[in-house]
Amino acid sequence: MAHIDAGKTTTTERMLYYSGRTDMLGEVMLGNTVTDFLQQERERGITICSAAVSFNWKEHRINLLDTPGHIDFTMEVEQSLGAVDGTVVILDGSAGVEAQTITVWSQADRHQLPRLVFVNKMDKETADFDACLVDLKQKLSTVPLPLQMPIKQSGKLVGVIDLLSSSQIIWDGQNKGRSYKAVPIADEYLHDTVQEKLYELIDLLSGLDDNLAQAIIEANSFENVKLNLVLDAIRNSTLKQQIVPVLLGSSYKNVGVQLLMDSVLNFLPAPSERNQIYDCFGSDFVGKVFKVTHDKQRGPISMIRAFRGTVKKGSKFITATGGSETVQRIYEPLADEYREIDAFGAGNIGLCAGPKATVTGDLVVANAAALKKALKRLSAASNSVEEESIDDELLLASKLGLQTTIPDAVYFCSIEPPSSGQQTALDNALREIQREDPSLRIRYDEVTGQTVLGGMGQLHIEIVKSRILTEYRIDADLGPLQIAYKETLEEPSRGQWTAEKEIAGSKQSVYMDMTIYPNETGEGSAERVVLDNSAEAQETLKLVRPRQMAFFRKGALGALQRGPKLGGQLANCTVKLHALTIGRGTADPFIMAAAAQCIGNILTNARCRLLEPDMFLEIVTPSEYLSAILADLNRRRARIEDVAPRGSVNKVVKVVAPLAELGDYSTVLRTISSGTASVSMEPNGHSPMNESDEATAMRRTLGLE
Ligand SMILES: Nc1nc2c(ncn2[C@@H]2O[C@H](COP(=O)(O)OP(=O)(O)OP(=O)(O)O)[C@@H](O)[C@H]2O)c(=O)[nH]1
Repeated sequence: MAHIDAGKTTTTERMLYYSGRTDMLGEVMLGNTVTDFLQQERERGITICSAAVSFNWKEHRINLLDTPGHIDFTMEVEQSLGAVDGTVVILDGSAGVEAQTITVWSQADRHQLPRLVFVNKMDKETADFDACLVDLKQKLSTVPLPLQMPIKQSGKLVGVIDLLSSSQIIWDGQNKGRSYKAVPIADEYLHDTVQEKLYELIDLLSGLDDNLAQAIIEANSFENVKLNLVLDAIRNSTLKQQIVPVLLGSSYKNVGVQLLMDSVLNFLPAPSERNQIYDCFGSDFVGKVFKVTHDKQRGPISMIRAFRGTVKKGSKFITATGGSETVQRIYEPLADEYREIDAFGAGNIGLCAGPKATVTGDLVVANAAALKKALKRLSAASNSVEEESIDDELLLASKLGLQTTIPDAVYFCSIEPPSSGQQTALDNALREIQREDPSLRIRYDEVTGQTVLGGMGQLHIEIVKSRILTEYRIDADLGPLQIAYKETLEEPSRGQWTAEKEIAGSKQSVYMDMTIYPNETGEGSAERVVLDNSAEAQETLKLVRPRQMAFFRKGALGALQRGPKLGGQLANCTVKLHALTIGRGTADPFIMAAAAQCIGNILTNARCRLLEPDMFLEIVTPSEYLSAILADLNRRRARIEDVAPRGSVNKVVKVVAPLAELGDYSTVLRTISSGTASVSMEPNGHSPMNESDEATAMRRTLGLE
């Protein structure tokens, strides 16, 4: 993982090539890499979807997920992190720790993932390894453990000095970096410098690892400490996330990648060293769907990381959403190439064709009995009694802390097919893309009659449009991109509605009475309809058939998708139904329409308020720019949460600011801080607006400003 363009795809491509998995070296610039296989990725030179590849290296199997760097695709990164055991964070050696590096770093923190850092692009003239180490310390509060130093000849990177073996590793420029050799360090001054750095490294490790400390005491010097003790200390401290080993190179110039692969084996955990939370499954299969893709020939493909047990071709498993699923075929991961295998097991990744209803984020388990057994073991471990009624799978996911939160959309726009005849095809395409990417929201707006897409940013929505064009051959039209405001009520509002009509000679009539309440707690979702349980209300409500009530709910929930101010989703409120009388022979859709009209009518007369999407920002800046940055943030209606020192020269500002005010923020921050500050952003829910901000937002959205 990394900031955009740091070199993840280029590095992955080298790993595949050096491991012998591919016999051609692809380049991002030529649009022929293995992992950027979507047409949009190849055209734009960016990664949009995580891609899975696996290859063998020195008698080990490495499963690698190449993740996107752009903030609009954070959800992809999040899903991948739930499926891996360790991560390699790639830095651009000339840029150091950048905005999105900070975001992915905190995502990896949340998943408690051990990590390595690879400082890439060290061939660039402006690359500075030491400055990157300082950045890692100061911007990420981490303990970097440099294992290498760059070797440059006439300004060109030719190799690295490996501190642990105190040797120079030089790459042969001839065969795309396939061969390299270790050469002793002849220069005495350089030799001394390397020794000094090695002792610093051992000293740092000895403070973290008792075995190493003991060996140093016994040897009474750093000099005679055995290399395997140092390697063990690095591994143990990395697994405990006390340190981060740092390597360097230039993937593009084919320097350093093999040593990075060695370090993955040496220092990142094996599957058996993590995922103990799945022990409750014993040897039964449990895995996680970290991605769903649609292949034209093979249909939906679920990419699954197995944590325990094995899945065989032709076997079944169960999921949270789809009940039992059959695995018809299994493929090995190599991006969009499919190689069939018979089974895959714990630690590995398999691409399964057959499952129809799995969605990204699903936990999949061998069968219901295995799930029950696991729950029992978990309950026994925590001495708790579980409620029978709760969905087993959800309960398990919550116990294992595995629920995925799908971020709220922050932007939306309408999408229309070029002709009404293509509406169904467009709906199908959107449904398929949404299964792959749960952060894409799709809804139908009853009032405008349009399909509305919600997403994480402009790029996100543009990519969806171009995928619909290239993969489904539909040239859809997008409306203007707008901020996804939500709406809420300021006080309860009650209303009654009578609808009567004669349709095809049959009289339809409905009467209803309801109140919409704001949720005082600020929690709960808009999708809530409750029945008044007073005796008086129950008089009429008990006569309503469940099917009719279902149609009523559907109408009510649909109407709550569209607030009266800007058509934003109604949030934090509950509908309470006091009375519902339905005339004999009234059709169900008539009840649904009446419910929507009643809610629409109540909302038009209610006091509503806009809620705007906020972003959480973490800004790391040298102290001298702090006051200018704070002044600028104030102009953006930002709420400063914390300002704290990081290292001796930097400050970290944590702040929540409205998305509407952040359009140009990264550029302005660069200008204010002469390019030295960095910012990471992530969505941070919605918050109420005051009257004047709301009026401005409405004028802007309605195009009056
Ligand atoms: N000079 C130099 N350029 C590099 C190096 N590695 C990658 N690049 C170039 O940097 C650009 C981005 O590389 P990618 O591999 O696509 O980076 P990425 O991190 O996968 O990008 P996203 O997935 O889109 O975030 C491409 O033009 C690469 O050719 C390197 O070591 N040195």
